[in-house]
Amino acid sequence: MSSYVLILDDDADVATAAQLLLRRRYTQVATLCDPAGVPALLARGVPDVVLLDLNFTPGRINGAEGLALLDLLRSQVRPPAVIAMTAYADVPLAVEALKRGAGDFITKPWDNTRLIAAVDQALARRDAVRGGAVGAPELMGESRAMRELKALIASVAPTEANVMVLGENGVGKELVARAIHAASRRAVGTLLAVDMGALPESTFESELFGHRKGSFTDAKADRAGRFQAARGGSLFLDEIGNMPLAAQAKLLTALERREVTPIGADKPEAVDVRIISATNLDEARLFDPSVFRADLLFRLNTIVLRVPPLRERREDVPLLLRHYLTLYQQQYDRPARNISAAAMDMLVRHDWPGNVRALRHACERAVILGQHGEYSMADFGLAAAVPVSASAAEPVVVATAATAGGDMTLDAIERTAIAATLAQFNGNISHAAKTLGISRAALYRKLGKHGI
Ligand SMILES: Nc1ncnc2c1ncn2[C@@H]1O[C@H](COP(=O)(O)OP(=O)(O)OP(=O)(O)O)[C@@H](O)[C@H]1O
Repeated sequence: MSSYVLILDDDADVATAAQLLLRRRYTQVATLCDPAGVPALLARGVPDVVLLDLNFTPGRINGAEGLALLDLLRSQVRPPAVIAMTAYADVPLAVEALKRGAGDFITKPWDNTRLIAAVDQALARRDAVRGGAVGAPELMGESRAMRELKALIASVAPTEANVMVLGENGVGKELVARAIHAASRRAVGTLLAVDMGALPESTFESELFGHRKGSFTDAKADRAGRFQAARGGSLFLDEIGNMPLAAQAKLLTALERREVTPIGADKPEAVDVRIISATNLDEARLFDPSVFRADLLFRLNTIVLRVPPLRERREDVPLLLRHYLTLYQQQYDRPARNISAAAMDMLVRHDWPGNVRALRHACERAVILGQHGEYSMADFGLAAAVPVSASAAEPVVVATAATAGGDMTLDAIERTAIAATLAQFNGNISHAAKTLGISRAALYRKLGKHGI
């Protein structure tokens, strides 16, 4: 999947520094220093991620210019993910940006690892945020399981209870979290998502609780943590099952006391957030105290919502296929087509190891590659895929070594290695990413690219 990142900053040196850093990782990285050029740039194509300086005009720090640009970006038919940047560690301004639709914020001068992680996360979330229609993505499905899930969401959303969402990769856990927030009393506040699996242990505390200027070598300015930024709203702690035990202890203390102490601060700050967490760990692992602390679990799982895998609600497949085919037909300006009866039958019987995310990618592929009057099974690129549910998959090393000797392209070798690693871990993205030595976000991009 391509990744187009735009850096909007009036300081050309800052923009160039970010561009040099990011262009090694992303397909296209553009810079723009004059806000007047934004409409023309958007007319040529909307970026996937925009790094937006909030204090655009030199010497002006009220952020009004940056917020106006944010509104313009968010009003696009397929809006980009926006990461707000501020040089002033201005928490109210960052919070205002989050309320108006920015997905994240960073303070300047930034930490390179943190900047890359923020862009990676924005790209990984792009699908869920863009969803289908403009605005909030809809949790689709009319199967009994989905109707029950939606009824549960409607009844727990208005309460202040912490909710834990369980389910395999790609089932829609983040959409569930967004639906809970949207139907809660906190909907006017922000929903801030944090990928706990991707947070390096060394920066965990500063990311979540913030820090004071000078509290460690890289702390060049005060920084608000995620807890402070989500004040009055909800904090979505994704991939909670991948947190190291030491980090779990720190999170537990914050939740028990309902306050956090930024690194270097002498007193704690009260926090007012509702926690929605998610994990793809199966419940046996989650209840294993060597993996996850029981006391933290009990803080987080006041309410547990289970999102069933797609293979357990096959009746939703036609609806989801129609939805995503229509979406991509419009996006790529392709004619509307039906799915052949034979293909529909096979698609409904397919096990969808990557769940709705995989279905969505398969639809995008079919729209781009489909040549005939009707979509056929081949257009969805599933027949050739290595079934993730395959048991006793060969170790990755064998797969790559064996294929490297043949006449496969580098791309094909990469695809085989990824599919085999996923099979090895039963579709667990986090474990597969770790084994392959790439971030979860990078793995998602590669899954999209290879249509897995
Ligand atoms: N019920 C649904 N209706 C429409 N789209 C859906 C549904 N469930 C998931 N999707 C789409 O599938 C993709 C994956 O969804 P989401 O990110 O919410 O899954 P997840 O369970 O949080 O995944 P992961 O565990 O891998 O982070 C997104 O593009 C989302 O919009």
